[in-house]
Amino acid sequence: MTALFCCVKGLSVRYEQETALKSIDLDLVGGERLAIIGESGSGKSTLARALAGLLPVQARIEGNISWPALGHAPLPGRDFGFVFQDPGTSLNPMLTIGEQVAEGARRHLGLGWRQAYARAEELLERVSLLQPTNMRAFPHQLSGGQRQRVAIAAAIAARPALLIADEATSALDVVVQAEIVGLLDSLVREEGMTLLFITHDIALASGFVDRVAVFRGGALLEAGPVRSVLSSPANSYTAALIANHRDLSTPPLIAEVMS
Ligand SMILES: Nc1ncnc2c1ncn2[C@@H]1O[C@H](COP(=O)(O)OP(=O)(O)OP(=O)(O)O)[C@@H](O)[C@H]1O
Repeated sequence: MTALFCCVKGLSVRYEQETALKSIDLDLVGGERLAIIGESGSGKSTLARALAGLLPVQARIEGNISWPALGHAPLPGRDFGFVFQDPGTSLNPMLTIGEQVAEGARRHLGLGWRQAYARAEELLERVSLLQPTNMRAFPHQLSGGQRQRVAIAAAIAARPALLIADEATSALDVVVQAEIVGLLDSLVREEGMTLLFITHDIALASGFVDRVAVFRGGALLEAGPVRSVLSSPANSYTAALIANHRDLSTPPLIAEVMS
């Protein structure tokens, strides 16, 4: 887990009057799980979109993002998968869940429909969502947590090296949140993926990631291993964030990671 996967240098992003990111320097190491923590408007999604090459055309970008491990800018769906907050909008309501997951495998792995469908079946089983009939279910027939499982299966269908989860659990209740975090954790470990976990919830993230990076007002305040940031935060805002989070004193969601 030491190869440099992505290197962000002096990245600034501006939308008209708004400076969403201010000269960010941040590295991502291959196979690590990095949480981007910050309150609403701190620039988390802008960073994710910048990495994914998905910023709107009006965004003004300075600085550099390089991908030493890939050797090229990542291709959406192929080199990285994206899981958004609301699977209700990221899933196509007209396609069955089998078709949504198969589509990524077909398009990016060059599989025929039969093979892609078999891969979808395997992935939906992997995210614990399969009775055979479920392949033909439509998104509206599933719960929010089940839809997020489909979105995760679709995001990893092409075996991407990087998975970006942008507030992927924020719309879910606490129990389902814990299940989805557990699922993401086991998938990235088993597949050797790098995970960028974007959240406003430091307690949720610190239960399973390797490192955290704390953002505020478009600036990166600090980044470091989760244990050292939690035990001795370098920035007073991070300290306040930790102090204000009662959940941090409760057992972590994934106990063995913290033991
Ligand atoms: N397309 C856009 N056009 C104009 N301003 C934008 C756009 N996208 C984001 N912004 C602004 O950039 C700043 C950072 O937004 P961003 O969505 O990156 O923050 P965030 O930390 O992800 O917030 P949230 O958790 O609420 O999604 C905010 O002030 C936001 O209003």
